[in-house]
Amino acid sequence: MTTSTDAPAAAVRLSEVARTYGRGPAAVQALRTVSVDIPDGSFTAVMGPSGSGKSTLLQCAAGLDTPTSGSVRLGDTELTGMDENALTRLRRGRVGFVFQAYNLVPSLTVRQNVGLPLRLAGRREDRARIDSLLEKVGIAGKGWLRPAQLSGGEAQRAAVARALITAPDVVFADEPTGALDTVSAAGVLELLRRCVDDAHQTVVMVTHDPVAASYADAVLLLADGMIVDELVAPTAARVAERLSALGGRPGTAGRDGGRSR
Ligand SMILES: Nc1ncnc2c1ncn2[C@@H]1O[C@H](COP(=O)(O)OP(=O)(O)OP(=O)(O)O)[C@@H](O)[C@H]1O
Repeated sequence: MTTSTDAPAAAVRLSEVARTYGRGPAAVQALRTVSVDIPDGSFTAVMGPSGSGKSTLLQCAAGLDTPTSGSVRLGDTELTGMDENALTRLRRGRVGFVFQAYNLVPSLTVRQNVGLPLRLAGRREDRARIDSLLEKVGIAGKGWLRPAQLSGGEAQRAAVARALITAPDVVFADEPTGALDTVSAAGVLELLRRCVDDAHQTVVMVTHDPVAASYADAVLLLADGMIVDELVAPTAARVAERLSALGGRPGTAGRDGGRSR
């Protein structure tokens, strides 16, 4: 992680991004001048107390929300000023999303869900790629089931496969393990880690869980709409300690189950 004045390859660059919701006395400054470079091929966790602006940061970085001021770049592409059609194309082609609630389409099979981003992007269904992704995320035998027939961990693995189908530059994950038990969560976090280590993709993940954050290369700590700290090569214990100093919910702070690095 570097400040945006340096110039290594950045998968995502936020420059003086601010996001205010509402107007007048009721206005909420969700982000106040956030500047950060997220390096290509890195795994970054975003943490901070509830309401500190984590999801807003993720949504602005992913082109799902438009900053009130400042600029967002994905690789060489400046998002600021793009119209909604161009943003939609960019999101469909170059960005993958994983959400806490999986967001799979209940009426479609797992295979159809995984292939959906290709169809939405007007691309040919690539059966071999769907098969290989189902294999990669460990649910090769579940492709013909509907989402309701999957466990939470399997559903999130399917959601990760769907996020990867277009081979996106960046995968954005908002609390991807928030609804999972410890073992399923570890499986999903290993998958995200492998996206970075094996496929050189970039992962940006919002989490409340210090153990989840310990899978990342670096943790950005937000408070009151600003980045107030960054931990490199984080352990769960260090993250929990730093988070509780900020007044955040320590999550699984008692156990240092993170990867020792
Ligand atoms: N669409 C919106 N309209 C008005 N206010 C919003 C909107 N979205 C977020 N906010 C406000 O912006 C602030 C930051 O919200 P955000 O969801 O980014 O925080 P967060 O750190 O992700 O919180 P949590 O951990 O509770 O999910 C909060 O005060 C929130 O109420």
